[in-house]
Amino acid sequence: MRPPPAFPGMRIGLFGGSFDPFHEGHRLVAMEALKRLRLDTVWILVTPGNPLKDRSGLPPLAQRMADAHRVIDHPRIRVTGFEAARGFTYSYETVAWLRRRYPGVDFVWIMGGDSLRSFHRWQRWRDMARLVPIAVHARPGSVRIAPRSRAAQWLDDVRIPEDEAATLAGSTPPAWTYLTGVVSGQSSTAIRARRLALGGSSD
Ligand SMILES: Nc1ncnc2c1ncn2[C@@H]1O[C@H](COP(=O)(O)OP(=O)(O)OP(=O)(O)O)[C@@H](O)[C@H]1O
Ligand SMILES: O=C(O)c1ccc[n+]([C@@H]2O[C@H](COP(=O)([O-])O)[C@@H](O)[C@H]2O)c1
Repeated sequence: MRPPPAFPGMRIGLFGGSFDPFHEGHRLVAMEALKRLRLDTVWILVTPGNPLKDRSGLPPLAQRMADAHRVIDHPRIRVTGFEAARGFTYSYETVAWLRRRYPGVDFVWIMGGDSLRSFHRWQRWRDMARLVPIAVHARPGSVRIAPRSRAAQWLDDVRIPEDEAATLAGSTPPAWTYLTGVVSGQSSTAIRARRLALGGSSD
């Protein structure tokens, strides 16, 4: 599996996740990023497995990709699982490889506020932030805490105001912005719990 096509000058959002399953909150984040960061496209990177989470019980990649397609069927959103095919475990590897493979493309990494809170535990997180601008979408439960997290403090000097979010793609990293406004309380954990309670399978 190859990444979707990309050409110099394109502005591409990279939205990585376990997506077990993909939900309306993910859809909101991707659509808002497309609009507010003025991106040409958003790639939904369905991960083979978050290195900080227990992966046992994670449904197959193909199933999670199909779920994502069902929820977000949009001409400018691409669902891809190329990290698994390339054997990437860490997002730093993904971004470093994409930067090498697609010079001239303006990539932006997209994450929810809860991910920013644990970003300082990601492999080579500072190097990753030096490679790609980051857009963080506020998430209920961490709206206030996320911008005070360890990584956010390290990035404090390079925060771009939300009303200038359209300048993020193409900015020299490290650079980030925090998108507030419309938020979603949806979570995959809650969906899995509901399915279990209804007697269905959790995968
Ligand atoms: N409701 C939401 N609002 C903003 N960001 C979100 C939301 N749900 C998930 N995200 C972000 O989407 C990315 C992928 O999240 P993930 O697939 O882990 O979903 P999740 O709902 O957080 O799942 P789980 O409950 O299993 O942890 C992460 O960057 C996460 O922060
Ligand atoms: O690179 C890392 O160390 C790292 C640690 C935790 C999470 N990530 C990535 O963060 C994204 C969100 O993961 P998740 O499980 O919260 O949906 C996904 O692309 C993961 O591969 C990456």
